[in-house]
Formats: sequence, structure tokens, C-alpha cells
Amino acid sequence: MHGLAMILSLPLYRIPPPWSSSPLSYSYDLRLHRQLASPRQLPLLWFASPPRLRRRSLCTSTLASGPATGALLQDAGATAAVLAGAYSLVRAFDALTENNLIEQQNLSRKLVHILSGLIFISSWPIFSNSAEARYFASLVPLLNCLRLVINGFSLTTDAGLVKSVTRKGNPEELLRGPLHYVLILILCSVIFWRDSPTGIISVAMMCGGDGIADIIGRRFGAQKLPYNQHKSWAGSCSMFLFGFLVSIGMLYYFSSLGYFQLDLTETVQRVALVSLVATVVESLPTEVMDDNISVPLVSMLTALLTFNY
Ligand SMILES: C/C(=C\COP(=O)(O)O)CCC[C@H](C)CCC[C@H](C)CCCC(C)C
Ligand SMILES: Nc1ccn([C@@H]2O[C@H](COP(=O)(O)OP(=O)(O)O)[C@@H](O)[C@H]2O)c(=O)n1
Repeated sequence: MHGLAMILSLPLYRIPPPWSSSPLSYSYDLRLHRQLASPRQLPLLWFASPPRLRRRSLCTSTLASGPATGALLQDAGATAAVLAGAYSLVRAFDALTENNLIEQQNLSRKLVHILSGLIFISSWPIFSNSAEARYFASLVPLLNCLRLVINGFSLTTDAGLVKSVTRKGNPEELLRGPLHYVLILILCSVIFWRDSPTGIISVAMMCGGDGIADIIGRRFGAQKLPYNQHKSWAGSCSMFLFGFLVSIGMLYYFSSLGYFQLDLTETVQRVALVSLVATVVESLPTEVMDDNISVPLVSMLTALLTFNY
């Protein structure tokens, strides 16, 4: 059976809406299990199959080498691919700024700020279901952490990196916002991973919420906050809205892949609360803690208290 015919022969499963309060139906599991039992028909849904079913197909397809070896190879490949993606993203924005396709270095930095973390957590499903997968994934921010430290102390000079992720082009700046950013990604990968909404929401608020606040606030932030003349209503409102929408979108993405099931109404209420708390904290006129620490940490705490995992 050639490729197209094979794909067309696949029964079109309707993945139960991730917001359904009832767990995956037995008939769905049974049908998908039947489908996965035959390696030749590893369906396009393999990627989207609930993790517990994926283990069987992985074992089926790696009987010769053993499931552990298959998972190790999968995680090593995924780590290499995401590392390459991280390097390419920074290089791409460096080139766009160099060629004046992005007129402002700050805009370039903020787009790297928004995209890096969101694409990173979006890549989590390509890692295996092994217990070690989260540690492989955390290698990406860890190696970027080392890169920031080495360049931050000017042990080497990566001009493209400095230009793409610093405000003023000083290498020491790499040791503040960017370093805090990757440390949070390591923490969320190892502690929460893709099994909990907490880490996903924290990264979404740090990247989507805090990142957009700067872009919108700098451009449309004429009306300053009464208690902080450096922050504006436009920046804070955009942080709340974008942080909320990106968090909901990322939770939908992971729940549609079967990592967890969430009740829509409760999730909207809880994420709105997390986004509100993070937005208020970000707007405070304190310089005690970098936003890349305070925003994800307060999001983590609020999400843990509301989602309980
Ligand atoms: C610009 C960044 C932080 C600065 O924040 P702020 O000072 O504006 O508040 C982000 C720094 C990103 C870092 C250099 C690279 C991180 C890569 C990430 C771990 C993996 C991305 C992989 C994906 C495939 C792009
Ligand atoms: N809530 C916010 C956040 C930022 N901003 C604007 O974005 C600029 C940078 O914000 P920021 O110092 O929080 O930037 P980062 O620390 O996130 O890099 C501020 O000086 C404001 O012009 C805003 O107007 N309202």
C-alpha cells in the first residue's frame, strides 16, 4: 500500500476535545490501540496519541533495539534538533537586524524573548515518554545558559548573540535578563515538564505576556500607571490579554496531545487569575527582581495553588 493510499486508509479518529471532563473514551483508546498495533500503519496520529498508547507503538517499532535504546535515540535527536533551532533563531534575528529588516534592536530582542521559550516548550512532545526525556530537553536551555555565561564574561565573543538579546550591546547584559530566562526554562523543564499546566503557563506568561508588554507598552504606552510611571496601561493590559491567550493556547496544544485533561471553564478562570497576578506583579515599581524571574515565579505559585499540580 503506497503512502497516500495508506494515509487515506487511516480511520479518521476524532481526538476527543481536550476540554472534555470525561477521560478518553475506551472505544477511542481501543480503536487507536488497534491502529497502533500494526507498525506498518504507524498513523499520523502516532505523534498525537496519548503517551500511554505511544509507549506500545514505540516498543513495537524498536523491538530489535529495545524500547530504552529507541527512547535514547529519540531524545538525543530531539535535543540536537531543538539546539539547532535555538541557534538558528538567534542567528535569524541577528541577520534581520543587520539587514535593517527589523528596524529596532529592541524589537528583535523582544521577538527572540517571545519566540524562544514558546517554541521550546512546543517542542516538548517530540521527546520520548521516558523518565529521562525532560533532562534531555533541559539540556537545550542549559547549554544556552553556558553560552550566555561564557559570552557574558567575555571569555568568547559572539557578536550576533550579544546584538540579538541585549538592550545596549554590552556582553554583561547577557548575565541578567537572558540568563534568568534560560534558568526558568531549565526549572520548568525539569520540575514540571509537559505533565503539568504549571510550567507551561509560567513560560507562556514570561514569553508571551512579559514579552508583548514591552512591545505594546513602548509604542502605545502614553497613559502611564498611577503607581509606576515606567509602565503603562497599554503594556499591562496587553500582557494580561496576550499572556492569557498564549497560556490557553499552549494548554490546548498539550491537552489535545493527551498529556492532561482540563475542564474548559475552570481552566479559563484559573489562567485568567494567573495572568492577572503576573501582570500586577510585573507592573510594580520595584527593581528588586528581574521580570524574567518575578513573572514566571509568581505565575508558577498561582498556577500551583489553582491547578494543584
Ligand atoms: C532575549 C531573551 C531574554 C531577554 O529578556 P529581557 O531582558 O528582554 O527581559 C531571550 C534569550 C534567549 C536565549 C539566548 C536562547 C534560549 C533558547 C531556548 C532555550 C531554546 C529555543 C529553542 C527553539 C527551537 C527556538
Ligand atoms: N507593563 C508594561 C511593561 C513595559 N512597558 C514598556 O516597555 C518598556 C520596557 O519594559 P521592561 O523594563 O519591563 O522590559 P523588560 O524588563 O521586560 O525587558 C518600559 O520602559 C515601558 O516603556 C509598559 O509600558 N508597560
